[in-house]
This record gives sequence, C-alpha cells and structure tokens, in this order.
Amino acid sequence: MPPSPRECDRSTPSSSAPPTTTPATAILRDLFQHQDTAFSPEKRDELHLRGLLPPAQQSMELQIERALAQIREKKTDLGRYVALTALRQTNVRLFYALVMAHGEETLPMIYTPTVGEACQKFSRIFRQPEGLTITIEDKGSVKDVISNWPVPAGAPRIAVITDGSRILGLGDLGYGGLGISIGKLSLYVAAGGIHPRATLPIVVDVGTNNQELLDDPLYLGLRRKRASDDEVYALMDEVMEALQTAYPNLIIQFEDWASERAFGLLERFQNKARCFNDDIQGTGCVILGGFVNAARLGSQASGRPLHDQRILFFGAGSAGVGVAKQLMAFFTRQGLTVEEARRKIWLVDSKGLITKDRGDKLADHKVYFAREDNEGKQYKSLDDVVDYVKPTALIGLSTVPKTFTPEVLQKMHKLNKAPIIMPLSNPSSLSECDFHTALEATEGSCIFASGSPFPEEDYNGKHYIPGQGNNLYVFPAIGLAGALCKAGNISDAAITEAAVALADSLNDAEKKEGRVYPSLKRIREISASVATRVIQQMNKEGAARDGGYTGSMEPEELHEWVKGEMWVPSYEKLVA
Ligand SMILES: NC(=O)C1=CN([C@@H]2O[C@H](COP(=O)(O)OP(=O)(O)OC[C@H]3O[C@@H](n4cnc5c(N)ncnc54)[C@H](O)[C@@H]3O)[C@@H](O)[C@H]2O)C=CC1
Ligand SMILES: CC(=O)C(=O)O
Ligand SMILES: [Mg+2]
Repeated sequence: MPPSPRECDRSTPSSSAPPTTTPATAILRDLFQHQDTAFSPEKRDELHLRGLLPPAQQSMELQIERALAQIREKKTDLGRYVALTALRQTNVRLFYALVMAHGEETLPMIYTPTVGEACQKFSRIFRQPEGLTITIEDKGSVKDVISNWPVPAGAPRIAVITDGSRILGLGDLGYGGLGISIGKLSLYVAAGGIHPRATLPIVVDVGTNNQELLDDPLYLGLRRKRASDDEVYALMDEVMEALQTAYPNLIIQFEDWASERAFGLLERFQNKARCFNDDIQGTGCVILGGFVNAARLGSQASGRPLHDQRILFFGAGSAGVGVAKQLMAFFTRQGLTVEEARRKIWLVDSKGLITKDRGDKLADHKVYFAREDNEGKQYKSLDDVVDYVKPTALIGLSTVPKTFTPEVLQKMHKLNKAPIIMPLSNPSSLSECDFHTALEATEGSCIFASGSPFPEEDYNGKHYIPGQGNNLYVFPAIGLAGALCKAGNISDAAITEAAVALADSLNDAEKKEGRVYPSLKRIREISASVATRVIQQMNKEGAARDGGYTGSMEPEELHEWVKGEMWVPSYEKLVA
C-alpha cells in the first residue's frame, strides 16, 4: 500500500503537545488548549495552572451540562448564538462536543435559522475577529493577506468563501456574510469531522449595496457600493490563484454569492480549481437525495411509476436552477433521455412560468428550462401555474414566505395521493410554508421537507416528522472526501454520487417513519458513508491525487479509514 497521505501531508494539523514553556495564561487563552475544569491535578502542576482554576476537576460531560444550561438561560436565539460563539472562541473542544451531543437543539442556533439573524447583526454582535478578510482594496496583494493567516500546526483543508451578496434569502449583508462562512465551517467540523484548525472562513468584501449597513456607524465592512463584475472577477482570479498556491490541497466552497456571480464563478473555476458551489451543487445534491426517497414514497402511495413526476420549482435562482439541473439525474438514471428529463421540470420566477416566449430577456441560467410547449399562453400566479402544470412535486426556492398558501397546497392534495412539498427557502421566516400548514392543507398526505427545521407535529392521531432538505447533509461530506483524497477537482458525477449515497443512507427505522432524510443525530455516520462513496467516485475519475492510497482500499476498509480520519473532540491530548 502507498504511504498514507497523512505521512506526507503537512496540511494535517499536528497533535503534538505544546512546548512545556507555554505560559499558563497562554494555555488558558488558547481555544485549542483550553480544557476548563478538566485539567487533572497532575496536569495543573505540570503546566503551572495550580491556583488558576477552580478546585473541582470535571469531565467534559459535566462541562457540556453546564454549558447547555447557560445557553438555555439566554432569552433569544441570537443570545444563544452569541453565547455559543463565545464558547467556540474559548474552548473549541467543548463547543464541538456540545454541538455533537445536542445537535438537534444547537444546530438551529449556530446554523439556519439563527445564523441569518447573526449575519444581519454581525457588526453589532461582533466581539473578536474570526476568519480571513480580503477586500477589493487588497487587489494586487492578496497573497500577502493570505500569508498572514496563522497556521500554527497545519494548513487549512477547507475554505468557505462568500462576498455576502445573498445570505440565505436575506439579500446583501455585506461584511456580515462572514457569519455564513463561519457557520458552514462549524458544520464541517461537527458533521464532517474536519479538524477545526483546518477550516478557513473567508469573506471577500467588495462593498455592499445595502444602504442600511452603509449608514450604520457600527458597520465593520468597507463603506462603499459593490464593485463591478469585472473588478470582482479580477479580484477572484487573484484570490483563487493565491489560495491554491498557498494551500495546494485546499477545497474551496463558494457560499451565498448572488446568483449571476455564483454561476459565473462556478463556470470560471470548476475545471481549474478544487472548488464547488454549495448553493448550486450542494443544494442540488441534497434535494436529489431526498427526492429519490420522496418519489419512492409517492410512487408507493399512487401506484404510479417512479419517474412519473412533474416537478414545479417556485424560484429560479442559483438554488432553483441548481436543484433542477441535479434532479435531471433522477430521471436519466431511470432511463429517460436528457430531453425527456428536461421536460419533466417547470420553473417559476418573479414574473411567472418561465417560457421562451414570455417577452422578457431571460437570465442565462434560466434559458435551459424555459418551456416551449405553453402554446403562447403565459401563467403568472402560482395557482394558475399549478392548475396548468399539475405537478406531483412543488419545490420552493424563492425567498418569498407563505407563498405555498393553503389553497395551493389543497390543489396539490387534490392532484396527488402523496404530494411532495419542499419549501426550501431559508431562514424559517422565509419558508414558502410551514409544516403545520402543509399537513393541514393536505390532510396529512404530503411528503415534506423544508430548508430550515420545523418541529414534529401530531395530526389526526398520527405523528409526523418533517424532513430538513438542507445542504448540510452533503457539503461536509463532499469537502471531507475532497480533502481526504486530495481531489484535483470536484466533478458533477462526484456530486451526483453524494446524492445517491445520501438517498441510500436511510435505515429501516427511518424508512418506516416515512422519512426522506436520515435523522440528524446520525449526521457523522452519514457524512462518513457519503464521503466514502465520493472518494470512490473521485478515484474512478482519476481525480484523487493521494498517490493511489484511497484507490487501493476495499470499500469497507475505506469507510473505516474515513471514519478514523474524522476529528473527535476530546481532552485526551493536550492540544486539540
Ligand atoms: N435548503 C437549502 O439547502 C438551500 C436553500 N436555499 C434558499 O433558497 C432561496 C433562494 O436562493 P437563491 O436561488 O440563491 O436566490 P435568488 O435570489 O437567486 O433566487 C430567488 C428566485 O426566486 C424568484 N422569486 C422571487 N420572488 C418571487 C415571487 N414573488 N414569485 C416567484 N418567484 C419569485 C426570483 O425570480 C429568483 O428566480 C434562499 O432563501 C436560500 O436560503 C439556498 C441554498 C440551499
Ligand atoms: C442552506 C443554504 O446554503 C442557503 O440557504 O443558502
Ligand atoms: Mg447557501
């Protein structure tokens, strides 16, 4: 077997102990060394910590209990976000141990929906700098900025990069977008097992067109309007080049760029950088995975063939079109031609059903799905479009809340024994409908998944569990796979493989419960299985660049190896 990539990979954070000369105060201020009350009496002596800590020695489990109680005491979700951030910046192991042990409670606080509000108020809740800031004014010296990133033991393996121009469905939040890079990377650690030190959150500040932010004296970003397309692309050429030179194995995830630039950047870099776009490809992937299971349930209820689907997208931005493109694979894998698959998909934007003869100039990314079979008629309202298309599935990626009205949902119920309803816009306040409304309007018949979490519901004496159709199920695994096998690029086929692996990951109990996505309690297990399949695909394509290491393993061996590579928060070692 060739040498383990670890043996020749200086990008893997070292686990060696700190020099014994590290001053006690520095240990207590170092988020990677802090153990709080867990230091044993011997360690306290050895590290000169005696007297600097309370007398009690406590386990991580007890510390989790205390931290959770403190979080629960906060009155608002934003308060809980701030408290959790403070914990992450103080004791990184305790933070991740808490998130992993209580994911269902804490994920909505560090991710959607709360991360949206945190990005909106980023400059107001700011306490200490995190992540890397590259501004349009750094043009020409991006390399120097990147060289300032402190990497005390190992280089970053995953970067999440945003320009803050479209944060969730909340629009242009300028510099506050950094919160989404930080939030996504927290999930890389909690769900994907990437070492926290190997994560690199980046905001590219090219200005903001959000006047409220520009007028806010506390705003932390550049006080200027957004730079032009040409300026941004020129800056991004330099950023991508500099990042890849500094860190040759870095995987770069584009996040929450306004649609035109999201597509533009993906086209520009997909084949020459180790990158992917989470909103286009990650979302496409997670919805394909869930849709496969939803269609199975729908087909069981209706007795109709699996591919007998008519999918209506409400919203045709980077997420809508990204998912539509990925869902083509649902049909082609069942033997339909690409053209037949395309015809199963209808897209609606703010002007109504997207047709070739609608009379407006369609953005490039919408053209492929523009219908030609509308016989000159145009359909504007969602009600009218539903009447015309007679969809089996309704997928919302519009950022417009409550647009799946009870009337629209009732129509879906009339048309289908088990309609697929996916209001995927984030955060929860922008969801096209909530779970309760969907259940009532469809008399409990819908197969449901939303972008942000909704509580479980009891309806007519039956218990229902909503799915969360969110890219969090796949991006950590895709990035993990790329990092572990040192992928040279991330292909569409690798993304599709992640989707199929996610669909396959439901266990029998979850199938029985009618779920389309596995329980988030199993997210690490899911990430390991998905990452294993993606690595296999990358090897098949020749994209893995680890000298044949992962390619030489049998699937089960590879799976075990992936699991073993995932970072686990523990105090066993002195340094995380
Ligand atoms: N669940 C998940 O994992 C993900 C969810 N999203 C969510 O998807 C949403 C959309 O994201 P993007 O596509 O990047 O945004 P976008 O702004 O590019 O696209 C929004 C689309 O909705 C359409 N739209 C706006 N108002 C409308 C109306 N009144 N009626 C019909 N269509 C309307 C727009 O024309 C546009 O096509 C966001 O809320 C985002 O948070 C995005 C990525 C992942
Ligand atoms: C989940 C996500 O990536 C978004 O809403 O943009
Ligand atoms: Mg996003």
